[in-house]
Amino acid sequence: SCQWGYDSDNGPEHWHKYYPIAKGENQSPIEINSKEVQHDPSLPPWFVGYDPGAAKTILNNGRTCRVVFDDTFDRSVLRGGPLPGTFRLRQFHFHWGSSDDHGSEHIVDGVKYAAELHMVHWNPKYSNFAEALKQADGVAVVGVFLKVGKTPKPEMKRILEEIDNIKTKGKEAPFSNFDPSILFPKSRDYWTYHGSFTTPPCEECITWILLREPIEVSPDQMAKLRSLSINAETEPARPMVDNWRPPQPLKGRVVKASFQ
Ligand SMILES: C[C@@H](CNC(=O)c1ccc(S(N)(=O)=O)cc1)Cn1ccc2ccccc21
Ligand SMILES: [Zn+2]
Repeated sequence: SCQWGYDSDNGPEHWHKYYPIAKGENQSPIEINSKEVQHDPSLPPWFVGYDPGAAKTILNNGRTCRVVFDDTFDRSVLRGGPLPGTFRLRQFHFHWGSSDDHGSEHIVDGVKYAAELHMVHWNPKYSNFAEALKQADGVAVVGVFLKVGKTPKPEMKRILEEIDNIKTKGKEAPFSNFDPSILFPKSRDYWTYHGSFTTPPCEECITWILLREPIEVSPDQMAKLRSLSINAETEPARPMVDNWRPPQPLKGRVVKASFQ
């Protein structure tokens, strides 16, 4: 089967061979160009109601570090903004670079951030996530940029402390009592557009809500993320870095901004 990845022989330039939609009209990520963004004053604010008890496990799936939540009922939800109704939080994960000057998937006015956090939610009007990812309004992802500064983000500590227990592919550890909304920046300002998963199967099912204000992390915190490996314990060590897809063609899509 196709083991997609981020190497020269299985990376983003190859994905379309198994997932033709990767060359579709609504692919993510994209470059945000402030001059072409449309301010939409009618865009409402977005809200989350996350239950810390819904957090279950943290895992290394060989491509990212992912925290998984109980999404069997409306326990941790996202609503408002551009969304029709409430969406259930399923997981969050990160994308990052091999150095602090790049690593985010979305790029804002030419600025690449060191990393990007994705909080993945799905529309419970569909029976399950696998169904939802086949629908244009099936999934909503809140994206948060991580910028490197002097001060570490204390709210990242819990996640980064677990890294040592999930160093290699397939490792997972219990991760409970965590409300991911503590990772949000102060401002709720956002851009929104219709796009896709930034990894295979690249389905065009995502309403993206990208927060304008980055959160700050420290160089050591970034180094901790980069200490993850993509290999299994029994294989030669290969660092988990540069797990980001480059920007995809906008193809006439309009990016809306909730702010002036
Ligand atoms: C949806 C995949 C699992 N992937 C995701 O859930 C997912 C979520 C968010 C993003 S991002 N980076 O855009 O926020 C990317 C991927 C499972 N799955 C279901 C069918 C399927 C077919 C092939 C491969 C994997 C498959
Ligand atoms: Zn992602």
